[in-house]
Amino acid sequence: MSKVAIVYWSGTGNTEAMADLIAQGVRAKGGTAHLIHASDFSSDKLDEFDAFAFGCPAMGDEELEDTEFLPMYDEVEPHLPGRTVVLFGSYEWNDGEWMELWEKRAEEAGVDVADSVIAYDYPDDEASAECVRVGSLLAG
Ligand SMILES: Cc1cc2nc3c(=O)[nH]c(=O)nc-3n(C[C@H](O)[C@H](O)[C@H](O)COP(=O)(O)O)c2cc1C
Repeated sequence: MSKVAIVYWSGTGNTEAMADLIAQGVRAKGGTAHLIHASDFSSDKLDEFDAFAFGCPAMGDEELEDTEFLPMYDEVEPHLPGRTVVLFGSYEWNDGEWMELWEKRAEEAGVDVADSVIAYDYPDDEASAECVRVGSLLAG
């Protein structure tokens, strides 16, 4: 049975709603989903899990949230190559460019990003279904 860490930061709940939907997808496939706030995660916990979803909304100017999420992610990313990783998050002001930049950065660090999901504001039906789908993927 796959043990999946869903590590996220969310200011107003949109990315958190996505995290909950990904957890539903994991559980629907018989996996166990652990929802973990960004500030409670670090690379020493990686070996406890089989797969990972990292979630952060677009903040700053198409950037990751820099007080809690980014310090955690900067520390964890060098240990992610070879692991199953999905990225997700919500945006509102632009067109999702932050996720393109995040995926590029991850790939340049040698991370094989299995998939990514973005949601405009609170996840609508289509984005919700995508979240459940990637949850299933992570549990597989
Ligand atoms: C300080 C701040 C910076 C933001 N910067 C961007 C941005 O660069 N691009 C964008 O599309 N949305 C931006 N947004 C909008 C958020 O990404 C959007 O409201 C998102 O749904 C918040 O997700 P959350 O509820 O998980 O915090 C910003 C919001 C805040 C508060």
